[in-house]
Amino acid sequence: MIKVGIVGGTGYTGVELLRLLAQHPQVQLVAITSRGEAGTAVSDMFPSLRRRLDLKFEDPASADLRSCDLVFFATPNGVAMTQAPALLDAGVRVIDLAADFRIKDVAEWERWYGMSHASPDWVEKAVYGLPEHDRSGISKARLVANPGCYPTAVQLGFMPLVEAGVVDLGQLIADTKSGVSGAGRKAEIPTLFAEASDNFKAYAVPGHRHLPEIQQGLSTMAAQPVGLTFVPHLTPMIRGIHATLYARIKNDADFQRLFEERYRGEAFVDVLPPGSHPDTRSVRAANLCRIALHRPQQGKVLVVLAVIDNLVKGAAGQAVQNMNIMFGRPETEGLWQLAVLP
Ligand SMILES: NC(=O)C1=CN([C@@H]2O[C@H](COP(=O)(O)OP(=O)(O)OC[C@H]3O[C@@H](n4cnc5c(N)ncnc54)[C@H](OP(=O)(O)O)[C@@H]3O)[C@@H](O)[C@H]2O)C=CC1
Ligand SMILES: CC(=O)N[C@@H](CCC(=O)OP(=O)(O)O)C(=O)O
Repeated sequence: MIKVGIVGGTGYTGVELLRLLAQHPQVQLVAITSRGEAGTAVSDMFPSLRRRLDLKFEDPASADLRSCDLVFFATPNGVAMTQAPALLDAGVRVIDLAADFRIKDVAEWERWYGMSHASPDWVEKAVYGLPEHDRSGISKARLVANPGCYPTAVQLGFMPLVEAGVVDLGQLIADTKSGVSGAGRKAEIPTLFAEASDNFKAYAVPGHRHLPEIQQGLSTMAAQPVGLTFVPHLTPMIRGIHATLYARIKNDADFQRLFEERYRGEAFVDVLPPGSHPDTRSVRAANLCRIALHRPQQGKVLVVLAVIDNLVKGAAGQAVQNMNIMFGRPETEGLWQLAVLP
């Protein structure tokens, strides 16, 4: 059994980890932390876990995280970089769902995240956890930087094209929409029901902190710098990301076949038949990215549609997928849930 701890068990990604790990046949959950809810039974806060999880939240300062094989950090940016190194030094493996270890250029990370980095050495050693790109690196990693939600959808949607070099790498466009759970569980005015429901808006158009993360990933795949315009939107649904991606064709090819071959054998990427329009509902609660390709009017622009559940393939599900790879388990173990309909 893999002994697992979670720091930050009361947030949306934390409870999503609990939902998935409580169903995982090879996981023993040993510690779940919350500073605000220490002493509360997990199932009192989340009744969906009653009779499946018999633990109380503990304060992170006193929880026995060092006896774990693996600790997930489902905490705000800036927490894991101060708390994970002591665990790593004690031989515990770590998966951080936040952005602390995602960007290799520490000065750039500090610019986008507005804080100085507490642990640059571990940034260098961390492996970026997009399994479909670097399964082998993840299998050997002690510290995995779990990708952001938008970066997961955008990178999976563009990856076959940038790897093959068949599109103009200077002018990629990602037009993305997220449900409000992407903003986390904390109270904030833009995600109040009266603000976010029956409403739709773009945000962070001049620059969103996922831009450098996506550019780093796509540039690595392309082995050259990639130019990207990234525009996120907040849409009135709870879960889900819909990415509409545009790429100008440089070399003609059978693009449908390119995607099907690149993702053949991938359990968690589903390339749909030509002309499909994937909806976020088809991946809700599932660890899955569904992708469809279009070439409107047989013109020079390819349109890729990619959908994920931001809390699953965009966060907790991908983190469990990374855990399976790190511990030599079958990648789909505990992760084969179907989407929830309606
Ligand atoms: N929501 C999403 O769709 C996605 C989120 N992420 C990332 O995952 C991380 C968690 O997100 P989310 O679940 O939405 O966040 P929430 O804000 O909903 O939850 C944060 C959790 O962290 C705990 N926490 C906060 N500060 C500290 C601290 N200093 N030390 C220890 N624990 C702390 C909180 O509990 P308490 O304060 O009681 O200790 C809470 O359990 C974030 O970094 C987010 O950016 C990544 C991909 C997608
Ligand atoms: C809708 C919404 O607000 N989404 C969040 C991004 C999701 C997130 O939590 O960011 P990480 O994946 O980097 O952790 C935002 O735009 O800030």
